[in-house]
Amino acid sequence: MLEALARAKINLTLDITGLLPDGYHELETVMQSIALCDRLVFSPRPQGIELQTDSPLLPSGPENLVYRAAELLQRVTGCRQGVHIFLSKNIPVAAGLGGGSADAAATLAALNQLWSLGLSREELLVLAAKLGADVPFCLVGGTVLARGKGELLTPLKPLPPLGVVLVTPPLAASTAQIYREYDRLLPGIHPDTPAMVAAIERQDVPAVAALLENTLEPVTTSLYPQVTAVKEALKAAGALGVVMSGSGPTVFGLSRDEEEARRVAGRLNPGLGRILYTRFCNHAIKLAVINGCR
Ligand SMILES: C[C@@](CO)(OP(=O)(O)O)[C@H](O)COP(=O)(O)OP(=O)(O)OC[C@H]1O[C@@H](n2ccc(N)nc2=O)[C@H](O)[C@@H]1O
Ligand SMILES: Nc1ncnc2c1ncn2[C@@H]1O[C@H](COP(=O)(O)OP(=O)(O)O)[C@@H](O)[C@H]1O
Repeated sequence: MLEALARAKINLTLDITGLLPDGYHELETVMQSIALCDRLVFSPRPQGIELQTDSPLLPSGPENLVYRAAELLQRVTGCRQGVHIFLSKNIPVAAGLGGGSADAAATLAALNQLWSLGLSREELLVLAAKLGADVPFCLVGGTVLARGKGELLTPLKPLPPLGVVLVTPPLAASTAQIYREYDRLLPGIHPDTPAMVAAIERQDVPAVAALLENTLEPVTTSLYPQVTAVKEALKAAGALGVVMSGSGPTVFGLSRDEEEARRVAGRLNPGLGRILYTRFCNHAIKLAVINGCR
């Protein structure tokens, strides 16, 4: 059996730089893996894909990105081996934290090993992009500048394990809906991505905190004004810098380290939503053989 830890992401900056012919948005975003993770266990079966999850929010059939990743691998490689997958979900769902993308990336990496497919990292990245815009980043992880739909990746210098407080208000915001609303509102807020990249290069944590910015934040806030209240609460609780992640609704605050993040989280009103604290992480997926067999 093979265990995979699939890490969530946050967007330190997110800018939209154009519209692509297929309606997707051209992005420039600095993405960061965090230690918060889902856990997947892969057990070989003679044939068929069987998925089980402890999340009542998720399907266990072909609508699940894990199932789709396994099916895609079978289709492109002609592999006839099967697998049973158990997905233990910790990353808030549809929250701007890339949980589904992380699970899909972990499935590609794990089944490449379990089924001895021998696909290269480049081949896996091509498959990842077919599954979703955030999936390529989730294969690579760390601190990365992503462009295009999210698949053109430039790794940046790893940041220290800064603390992160995540607050996910109980809202249903679909990524597609937020991008559609962006097209209507065209907000004028743009992060200074080159300055963020330079701050990361200098390992200048106060500058990183000051430069957090997300073009989609005013869009999500226009639909769900509660997001502004969460930002204010995180600032008042002592976060160094605060911004919404991805299409939201999760808002995160940065702290010096995880211990400080725990203190900030403890000062928040639990009524704001699901509150978690974690830290930056320099890789996306951790694979381990368990029970001594593969
Ligand atoms: C906004 C971001 C920022 O990291 O993250 P989340 O909020 O989802 O975590 C990503 O761009 C989300 O990536 P992901 O969730 O993988 O997107 P996909 O499944 O490929 O696409 C969902 C929908 O988002 C829109 N979409 C996505 C990516 C992109 N560059 N342009 C788009 O317009 C499309 O309408 C698409 O139908
Ligand atoms: N394994 C999975 N984990 C989370 N969401 C999944 C998964 N498979 C499919 N989905 C669907 O993908 C959508 C986006 O989920 P998620 O990746 O958690 O959020 P986001 O795109 O905001 O980061 C959800 O509506 C969910 O139903």
